[in-house]
Formats: sequence, structure tokens, C-alpha cells
Amino acid sequence: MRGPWSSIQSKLVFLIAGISMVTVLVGFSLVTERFAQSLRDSLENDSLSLAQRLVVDSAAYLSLGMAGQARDNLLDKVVLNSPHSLALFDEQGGLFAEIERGGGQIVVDDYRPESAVIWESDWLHIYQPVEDSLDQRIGTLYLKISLSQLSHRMRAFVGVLLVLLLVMLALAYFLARLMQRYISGPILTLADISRQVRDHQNYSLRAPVKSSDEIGVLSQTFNDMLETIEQQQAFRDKVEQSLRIKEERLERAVAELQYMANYDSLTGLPNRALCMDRIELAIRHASRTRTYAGIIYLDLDHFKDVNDSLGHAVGDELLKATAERLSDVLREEDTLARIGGDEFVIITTDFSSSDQIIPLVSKVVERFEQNFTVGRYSVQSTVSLGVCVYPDDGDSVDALMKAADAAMYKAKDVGRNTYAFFEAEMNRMAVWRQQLGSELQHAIDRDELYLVFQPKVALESGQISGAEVLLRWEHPEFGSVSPADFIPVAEHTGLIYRIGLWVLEQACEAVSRWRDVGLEGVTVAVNLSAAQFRQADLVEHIAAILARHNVPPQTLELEITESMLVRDVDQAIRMLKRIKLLGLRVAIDDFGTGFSSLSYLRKFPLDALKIDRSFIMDLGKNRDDTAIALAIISMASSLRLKVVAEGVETPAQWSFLAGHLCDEVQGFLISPGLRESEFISFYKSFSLDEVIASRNV
Ligand SMILES: Nc1nc2c(ncn2[C@@H]2O[C@H](COP(=O)(O)O[C@H]3[C@@H](O)[C@H](n4cnc5c(=O)[nH]c(N)nc54)O[C@@H]3COP(=O)(O)O)[C@@H](O)[C@H]2O)c(=O)[nH]1
Repeated sequence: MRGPWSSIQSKLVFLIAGISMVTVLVGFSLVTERFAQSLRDSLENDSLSLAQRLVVDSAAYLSLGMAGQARDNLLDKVVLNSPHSLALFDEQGGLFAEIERGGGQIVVDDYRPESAVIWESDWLHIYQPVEDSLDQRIGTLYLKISLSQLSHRMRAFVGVLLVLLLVMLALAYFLARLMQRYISGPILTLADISRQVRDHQNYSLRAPVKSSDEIGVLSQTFNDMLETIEQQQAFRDKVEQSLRIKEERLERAVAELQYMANYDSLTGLPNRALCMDRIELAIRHASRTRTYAGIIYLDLDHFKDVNDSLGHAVGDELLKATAERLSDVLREEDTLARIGGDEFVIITTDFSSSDQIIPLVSKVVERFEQNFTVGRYSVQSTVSLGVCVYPDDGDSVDALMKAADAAMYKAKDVGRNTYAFFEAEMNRMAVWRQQLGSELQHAIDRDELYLVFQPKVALESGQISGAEVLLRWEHPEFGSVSPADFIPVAEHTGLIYRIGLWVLEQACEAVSRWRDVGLEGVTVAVNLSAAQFRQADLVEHIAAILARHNVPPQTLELEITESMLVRDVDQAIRMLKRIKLLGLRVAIDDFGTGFSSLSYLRKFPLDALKIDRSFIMDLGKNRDDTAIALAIISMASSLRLKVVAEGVETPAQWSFLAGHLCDEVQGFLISPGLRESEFISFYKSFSLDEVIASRNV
């Protein structure tokens, strides 16, 4: 609350005016007092000297008793500029003569014998004894003077003084205002600016500096302070701004991380982690409501082929379209998650019996029978579904996921594009794969792996031209484990890199030993898995192995599949060029089962095509297989590639291939894979005619 005294301006005005008024009042009182005193003194002095003069003159009248003459000649002639009355008392105090001129009435009681000057509020009384020539008191002169004249003059004087006082006060006020403007003006400006700074936090304001006095110094200091605050504020703003940006970035990163931790970036569906949470919730819900929950594990059939042949971009689009198609089929309360490459999980709840899930899974299978349109491609992509039910098939997330996974494998086994419900037996296969994975880790160190060599025979010469290296695993407990079982597990666990290099090392070691026993020029073909083919330092590793065992590069052939080539054509060409630069040979294994076209094949630096066993099996019996085998031979010839038929088991197949200019054959007709020592003996004693003849028997 601002009162009249709250501003310096009013304080200054009141102070200056107040001081001026007090000073003037004191001064005026003193002057008035002084003036009154001087009037009184003057009156008293005049009256006394008059009285003294009259006393001398009146002695004769009193002595002679001439009262009338005393009044007329003496008293009546007295001149005094104040109204007065005069009297002469005789020796006994009797009134001898008197005259009244505005001085009031004189009575006998006024008599006093001695000399006296008496001041009353309205009167001045003067008594002077009258003496004769012998200094004997013969009477008393009495002067009674009215003070009205004096009062009148005093009032006039005070009136003038009051006017003067008012003028001086006005002057003082005016001066105060002037001084205030001069002194307090800059202070008020300073106060006003500081108020604006406080109210609006505007530190760019500055007070005007108009003088070098204390106020000027104060204004300058105030400005310096504002400057410092402004700089600090700017610095703080900058720091806050950068903090805000960092905070926002952090928040975004946290949100992104949270999203990434729970959602699949491609489809926007819950990922594996969130899927596990949702299954946990579904279990709790089903247990609380005594209902069934279904976990459906879904995998796209042949997705890898689509990815490999049409590229990752098409593969990604197919996955997104799959997510959309599945979402259309599901209820709002169901969960659809993508838990891996082409693997999805559906969590569905509130069933009163497990078979109520069948309509849903049938619908999903049906919906995937329609082709997808992805860009300019029409892609056929069916699904295999594994279904398990809580609480029948497991009571934990882990158990249910394993059960659904096992059921999905079953659906794949029975021909894909279908669904399978979990059966207890399925767990066995899942457990088996798990066991293989953990046992395989120690297989090399425990010396459980070894190689066999399956001979390849050149049809023209009838000689063994080389051998395909096949890996074998003899497990102390499981016995002989097929590479068809453990190679996928090795690929899945990443062990394939170590195992693959071990195979190459062993194969080259064998070739270098063969040289010593006279097997010159026999090539070895080693199977490469897709992961190995993508391994950046594969060529360096092979070069080191060849050098270590002093094996000529052209002795080593690498077998790769078509799908490895079409997955990323440019990368495949780069890798093949590096392999060829090293001097190795390259063959395409299982040729005819993939998606290669003649135009594709022309791009790759290859040496041989191996016709897949499935086309050889019914050669000469099945028209399609025969046509494909012949087409491959013809294509290989036009591309100047060597053609090898694998899985040749009968002399009829042999004769057919020999008659159609196939270059080499490989199969049980000649020999299965042989241990190294057996292979050396087989090679040394090999006679094509004898072998064919023995098979004909
Ligand atoms: N990446 C690697 N893969 C390897 C390696 N060793 C083997 N494999 C692959 O495992 C799959 C199964 O191999 P396997 O059980 O060894 O079977 C091979 C032959 O035994 C079999 N074969 C050969 N001739 C015949 C025949 O006349 N009839 C018949 N039924 N089977 C026969 O074929 C398999 C060789 O196939 P392929 O490689 O396609 O030429 C198999 O895919 C192997 O590639 C390895 O070290 N690394």
C-alpha cells in the first residue's frame, strides 16, 4: 500500500516545506516578539519620560493647590500617541486632578504612593512620586495608558507577517518541487526502470545517466548490474536452451528405446519381449477367469526364398502385408506380435474350450491362400501355424512358447500351409534340437567330428576326378548324427563359422597328405553354408589355410546354393570374384531347386552346376525331372560350365547321363562318402567298369 509518504518526491516536498515553515514560523515568532517588545519598550520609555517631565511641572500645582490649572495647563496638554488617562493624587492619595482620554476611568483606588510601572493585558500603569524642592513627596502622578493602539499595531504587523509567511511557504513549496525534480527525478526514473525490470524481467532496459553525482554513479552502477544480469541471463538461457534440447533428445531417445524395446520397427507390432509379457498376462487372465488362452506360433512358408529371390525390400513389404492381413482376422483384444524374421505369435483369450480356437486358425490359413501384391510382384505366401492352449499344454510362458513352436514345426513337416495343435511328442524334437546345439559346441574339441569323401567320376575318362567333402558327427551318446540335422543347428547358433573353417582346414590337410601318396590332381569340393558365404574374411581364411598346407587353389572347389547367390546379387558377385581371384573353383549345389535364371547365371563367375538329386532320382521315368535335368545340362554347356549329376544310384541313370553329355557323376552307384584311408584305397583300386558291373549284378 503506497501512502503519501511512500515516495521520495512527497517526502522531499514535505520535508523542505516543513523545514521552511518551521524556520519561518520560528523566525516570525521571534520577529513578532521582538517587535512587540520594542513597541512596549518605546511606549514605556515615552510614557516614563513624559511622566518625569510632568512630575517636575506638577510639583508647583500640587504645592499651590491649583487643581484646575493643573488639569487645563498641564494634563490636558499632554500628547501621547496612545489613548491614555492622567491623574495627580495629593499626598494623602486623594484625587487632585485628572483627565481621561480613552485611558479609562481613574478612581481613588488606583492610587499608589511609590514609583511603579505595571503592565496589564490591556493597560500600562505608570506611577511617579511628585516632590517639592525639599525632596518631600507631595503627591503622585499616575498615567493609565490603553494598550489598544499597541495591539492594533501588533495585529497589523502579524497580518503582514502572515501574508509574508504564506508567500514564503508558497515559495518554499515551489522550491521544493524544483529541487525534487532535480534530485528525486533521476531516482524516480531509476525506481521506475527497476520496477519494469522486476515486472517484465526485461534486463535490456537502462537508466539514463545524466550527471556524474551520486545519482549518476547509482544509475551507472544499476546499469552495470543490469548488464551483468543480462549477460548471465543470456548465458543461463543458452545453457537452459541446450539443456532443454538435450532433455528433449533424451526423452525422445528414451521413448524410442522404450518403443524399440517393446515394438518391432518394421511392422509396429509388439516384439518378442512384449509378446512374452502379453502371454504372461493372458495366462493370469485365463487362470483367474477359468478360461482357455491360445498361443499361435506362425511362420511364413518359404519366406527365405522370397527374400532371396526378390530381395529384402520385397521381403519387408511382405512382412508388413502379413501383419495387416493377420490384424484383419483378429479381434481387438487379441495380441499379434512379430518375434523374429518371418515368425509371428497370436495370443487369443477367453475360450471356454480349446477347440474353439480352430475357426480362428482355419481362417488365418484361408486368408493366406490369396496371393499378396507386393510392388509389381504377386507373391504367394502361405503360413504354417502351431497352436497350443493354456492350461492344457503348459502353465508358463516358456512352456507355451516351446509347445507352440513344436506344433509349428509339425505343421511344416506335414507339408506347410496348415496348422497343427501341440502334442506332447513334439516337445521331444524341440528338446532334441536344443541338445544338439549345446553338444555341438564341444564336438570339435572332443574330436567327435570327422570328414568323409564321396568320389566324383568324370564320365569321359572314367576316372575319379575329385570328391565331395561331407561332414560327420559321431556323438558318444547319440551315435551318428546327420549333417542334415546338425548343420541347421550350427547355422542357428553361429557355430557354423568355426565348424566351416575346421572342415576347410581338414579337407586341405587331407589333400596335402594325398599328394604324398600319389593322388595328384584330385579336387575336393567343400560345402559352404549361407552364413559362411557372407563372412567378410572368408577368403583371407581360405588363403591362409591353403598356404598352411601348401595346397594349390584350383584343387579346392566351393559348393554354394542358388539361394546364396540371389539373396544379394551384388554382394555375391563381389564375393565370387574374390574367391575366383584366389584361384578356387565354384560349383552351384542342388541346382534346379532354386530360382536361378539363365540371365542371372551369366553374371556369376562359376565353374560347375550340380544337378539336384531329386531330378536324377526318376531320370528317364519322370518326364518333367528328365526335361529339367537335360535343360540344366544344355544350359551348363551353353555357359561353358561343367555339369555334375549328384545322387546317381543306378546304372540306368548312369547310362542316361553318359548319353546326354553330363561331365561328372556322384552317388551311391560309385560310392557313399568314405573315410580318408578308405577313399585313398578306393581311388587307387578304382575301375569304372568293375564298379558298374558289380552294381548290375
Ligand atoms: N555346410 C555344410 N553342409 C554340409 C557339410 N557336410 C554335409 N553337408 C550338408 O548336409 C546335408 C546332408 O548331407 P549328407 O547327409 O552328408 O548327405 C550327402 C550325401 O551323403 C547324400 N548323397 C550322396 N549321394 C547320394 C545318393 O546317391 N543317394 C542319396 N540318397 N543320397 C546321396 O547327399 C548329400 C550331399 O548333398 P549335397 O551337399 O547337396 O551334394 C547336405 O545338404 C550337405 O550339403 C559341410 O561340411 N558343410
